[in-house]
Amino acid sequence: MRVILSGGGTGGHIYPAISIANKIKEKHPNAEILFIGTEKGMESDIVPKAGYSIKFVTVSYLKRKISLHNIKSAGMLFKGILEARKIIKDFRPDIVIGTGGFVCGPVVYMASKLGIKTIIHEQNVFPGLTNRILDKYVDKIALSFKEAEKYFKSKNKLVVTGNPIRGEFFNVTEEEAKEKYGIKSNLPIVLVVGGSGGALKINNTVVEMLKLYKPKNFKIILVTGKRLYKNTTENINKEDLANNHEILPYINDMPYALKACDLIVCSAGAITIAEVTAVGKSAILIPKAHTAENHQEYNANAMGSKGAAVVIREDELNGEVLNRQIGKILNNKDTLKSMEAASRKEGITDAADRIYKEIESLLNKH
Ligand SMILES: CC(=O)N[C@H]1[C@@H](OP(=O)(O)OP(=O)(O)OC[C@H]2O[C@@H](n3ccc(=O)[nH]c3=O)[C@H](O)[C@@H]2O)O[C@H](CO)[C@@H](O)[C@@H]1O
Repeated sequence: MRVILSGGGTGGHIYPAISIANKIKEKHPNAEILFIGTEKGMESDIVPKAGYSIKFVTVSYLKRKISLHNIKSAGMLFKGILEARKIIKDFRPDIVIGTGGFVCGPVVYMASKLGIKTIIHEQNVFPGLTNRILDKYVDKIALSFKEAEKYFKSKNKLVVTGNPIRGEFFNVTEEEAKEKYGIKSNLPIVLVVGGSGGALKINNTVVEMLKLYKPKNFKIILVTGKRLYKNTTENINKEDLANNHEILPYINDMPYALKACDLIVCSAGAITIAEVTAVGKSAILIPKAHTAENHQEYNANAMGSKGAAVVIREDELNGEVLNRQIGKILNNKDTLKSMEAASRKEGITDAADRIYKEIESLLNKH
């Protein structure tokens, strides 16, 4: 079995591609797998570390308005298409899988033109531009949220598979998680995380809340993101962190941290939501403002409308609002339980298997 995977730019597009590659390797240890990305994207670092080969093509992002930049980009896109064509022809894949980001545009498009089977995977409720363009060229479209169906035209190609996440999320128990985090008291734990890079607005709001209220009924673990750690900790002193509140730059063992908490306050990235629902935790979702086409708000609202999360927009967020919302959820066991149940109901725990099944059925189709 020969497979090309392409997706890039941010971790949100790359990690699902790696999970799919791992699943293929588990089922077919002899499978030949090649990634195609860009040299500038995070994939050039992450993919080799995950043990896979990667080749690069030229792409440039398109601005959403007509501009000189876009004329240049169109030229680079043409170059990228020719480069992708050469790599695909040399590698001769049985299937090409795209997981979003501009780079998978030329790769998946060219594969479909060469008559090779193609699948794209969309992580968000509101699909990215590249996947919306690829809609008509591909054989299958794997969705993470049912709510994404309405944004694709080729209804017969759609299948809801969920977002593949790390296996550890299913193997850790709450007891093991609390032990690892050294949590001995019965105080509820509120984990606060603004996605892989952290979120400035969330960090500043938690600092404001700790200073104003010095909460004693719950313990905060704030994960700032590496880039924002110094700035966040500079704004806070020891008294504000009384009651064992903690501030960390990054968490490498997210499955443990998530299992250990009673409530998560987080931005509305698709992978975070997949992880939160997979373990059935209640959430306060704060969609990051200024993400591409405001896609985090669509993710958050999908959870909010099902009672799995409370949604607070960044422009409505402050220390008082956050403190009140946390209290409202934690002080009412019924609210907490019903949010957890709604969250668990949305969780898809076998996403990689579901995607693999689609790959297999496409390959067996003549
Ligand atoms: C700013 C932005 O545009 N972000 C997008 C990016 O996600 P981005 O990578 O920002 O965020 P996600 O929330 O989707 O995923 C974050 C991942 O990082 C992990 N993590 C995070 C913090 C930490 O300390 N340790 C840790 O391991 C989480 O467990 C999770 O696996 O791609 C996603 C999928 O296309 C989109 O839905 C997001 O909107």
